[in-house]
Amino acid sequence: MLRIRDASVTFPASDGSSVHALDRVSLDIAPDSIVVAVGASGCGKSTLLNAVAGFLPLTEGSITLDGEPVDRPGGDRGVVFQKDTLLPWASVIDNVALGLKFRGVARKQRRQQAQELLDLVGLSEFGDKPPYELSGGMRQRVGLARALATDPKILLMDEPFGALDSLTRETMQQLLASVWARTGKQILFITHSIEEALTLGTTVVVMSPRPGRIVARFDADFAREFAETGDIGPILSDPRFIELREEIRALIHRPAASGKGVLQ
Ligand SMILES: Nc1ncnc2c1ncn2[C@@H]1O[C@H](COP(=O)(O)OP(=O)(O)OP(=O)(O)O)[C@@H](O)[C@H]1O
Repeated sequence: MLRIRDASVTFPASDGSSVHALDRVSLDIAPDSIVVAVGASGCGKSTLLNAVAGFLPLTEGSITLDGEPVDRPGGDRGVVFQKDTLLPWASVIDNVALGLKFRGVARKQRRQQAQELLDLVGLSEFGDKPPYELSGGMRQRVGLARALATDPKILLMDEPFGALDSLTRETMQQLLASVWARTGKQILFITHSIEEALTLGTTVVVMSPRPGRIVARFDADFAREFAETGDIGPILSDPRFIELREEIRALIHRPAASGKGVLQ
């Protein structure tokens, strides 16, 4: 279980003032759940994810993973960014196996584990290719496989499909849902897209900027159906989906509006 309690992050701004990027954010992410944070640009989504990743310290509050304080990066958290961070000179399989290499896993074993992950993300035949021969969607699959390689407790995904065309994005959403259903990983996922949030999230938290806060949270139950069917069409036209989508849209455009799920 990941527990975020009253997490605040303040950055010094160049004009001498300060930016409250995160303001007293509290959030739990239980095993087997996907929590999606959605909100307009600048509402603190990446700051939240970077704090959980251990890339930046909280100004106040605490983050724990299974009771252990999170204050630095660690193999118990796998991170996937919008822009892939693959090593261009290493083969796909060596990129996936990188974290295992750092852990001292023997070459044969780490290649075997990396191959299993490439199978999981549908890239069985691409292990020996260099990353630059892969499409953007394929590189994000490699990134997902690499994030899973150390068997992290939680996956942290910052707009991982944001740069992909809409068809590739849908395929990647299907892949993530099926990986989640098969591995039961807990996931923190950041997006601008309300539809993506509702399709993938078991919980959707809506954030508002200045200061970055959670203004509402919703339980959603479309992710399991999506993982089982891989078909987004019926979900997008489900009246409950449409109702939630419009409610979240209204909150993002008018964060102070009241409505179901609103916290403050
Ligand atoms: N290193 C920094 N120094 C100063 N201000 C920062 C820094 N990083 C982020 N901020 C500010 O903190 C606020 C939250 O930024 P953050 O990147 O977390 O938002 P976001 O919701 O992820 O935005 P986007 O969706 O555009 O990526 C913004 O006002 C941003 O300008």
